Amino acid sequence: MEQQKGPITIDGKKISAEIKEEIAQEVIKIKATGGKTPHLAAILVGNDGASQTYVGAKVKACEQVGFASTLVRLEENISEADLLQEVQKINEDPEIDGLIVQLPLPSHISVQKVTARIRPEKDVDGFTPANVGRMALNWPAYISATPYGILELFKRYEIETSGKHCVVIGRSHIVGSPMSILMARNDYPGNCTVTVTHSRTQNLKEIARSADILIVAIGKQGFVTEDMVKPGAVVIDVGIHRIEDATKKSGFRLVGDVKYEEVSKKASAITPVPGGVGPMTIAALLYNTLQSAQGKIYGG
Ligand SMILES: NC(=O)C1=CN([C@@H]2O[C@H](COP(=O)(O)OP(=O)(O)OC[C@H]3O[C@@H](n4cnc5c(N)ncnc54)[C@H](OP(=O)(O)O)[C@@H]3O)[C@@H](O)[C@H]2O)C=CC1
Ligand SMILES: Nc1nc(=O)c2c([nH]1)NC[C@@H]1CN(c3ccc(C(=O)N[C@@H](CCC(=O)O)C(=O)O)cc3)C=[N+]21
Repeated sequence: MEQQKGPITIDGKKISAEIKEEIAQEVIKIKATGGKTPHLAAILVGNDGASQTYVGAKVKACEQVGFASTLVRLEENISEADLLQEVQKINEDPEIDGLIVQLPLPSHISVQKVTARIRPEKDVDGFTPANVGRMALNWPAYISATPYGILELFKRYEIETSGKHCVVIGRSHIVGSPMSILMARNDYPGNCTVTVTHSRTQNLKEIARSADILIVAIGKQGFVTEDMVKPGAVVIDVGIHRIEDATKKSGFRLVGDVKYEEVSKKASAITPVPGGVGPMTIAALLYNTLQSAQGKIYGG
């Protein structure tokens, strides 16, 4: 008799809880031996609802694992010079191991200038040129938290990547581009043949259909449909969108860039939204901060 088999749900929520538990155990050891308690600082500019939620989740996660945390909240209309000053202060504060500046920033501020100001040794988001370069060279580096979280999912679900065709949809600096570099590296998870696609790509559907591993970071709700996916593909959905839902207490629910209902029938493994990539981003950020406190990437 043929067995009914559904796809594997790649449970980012569960894996992130496991990683947080591992980090919490490590922090207990550090504290018992008089080591430095890891300390993450986050800068949040303005009052965007989603950004407040994410930063709040990061601060809460720090508490859960025993880290110290500092949240610097700044007015929407802060000048670029003043924001750079705030970054500089944290750069110079020996107590603080990791700094993230929540994106997006208001349009009068240059993300490039602000990113360039962050000390690479505290750049636990892995956004600075130094860390992107080191990552590309496969040197010790802080790897951008979302791609790093996805690599960890491949590892913990023992997903074979070597020799596979990996198609990345999206080429942003924070997700698509680093993801494509990582999947092509001579390492596990990696060793894929990678195709990077974007808004100018022709025949996207055909290219997506040839993917053994499809990583979607495009920022368009429900963009990837069943007819864009090869049977048995591994599908990673990075997108996250709030859509109105009167039946929810919050007034909204979360959906991804992939039409989960139909695509999950074809995939061999798939990440849900919520509960997939999002929680892994936070776990990866904590892990990077722990590494920083221990001087593991750049030395003590
Ligand atoms: N779960 C998590 O932890 C995180 C989730 N996200 C979510 O992931 C999504 C993507 O984020 P991010 O990478 O920052 O987004 P960006 O908007 O920076 O980048 C989107 C990319 O998708 C490409 N794109 C847009 N439209 C199309 C199209 N029709 N066909 C093919 N490619 C297209 C763009 O191409 P081009 O370069 O040509 O413009 C661009 O490269 C968002 O929903 C975001 O909220 C982001 C970060 C973390
Ligand atoms: N400097 C910077 N670093 C970032 O890492 C960064 C950023 N800016 N700007 C915005 C994006 C987005 N991002 C998410 C983090 C966690 C969830 C997450 O935990 N999501 C939960 C649900 C959370 C909820 O309920 O809203 C889930 O998918 O299950 C989602 C998205 C980090 N980003």
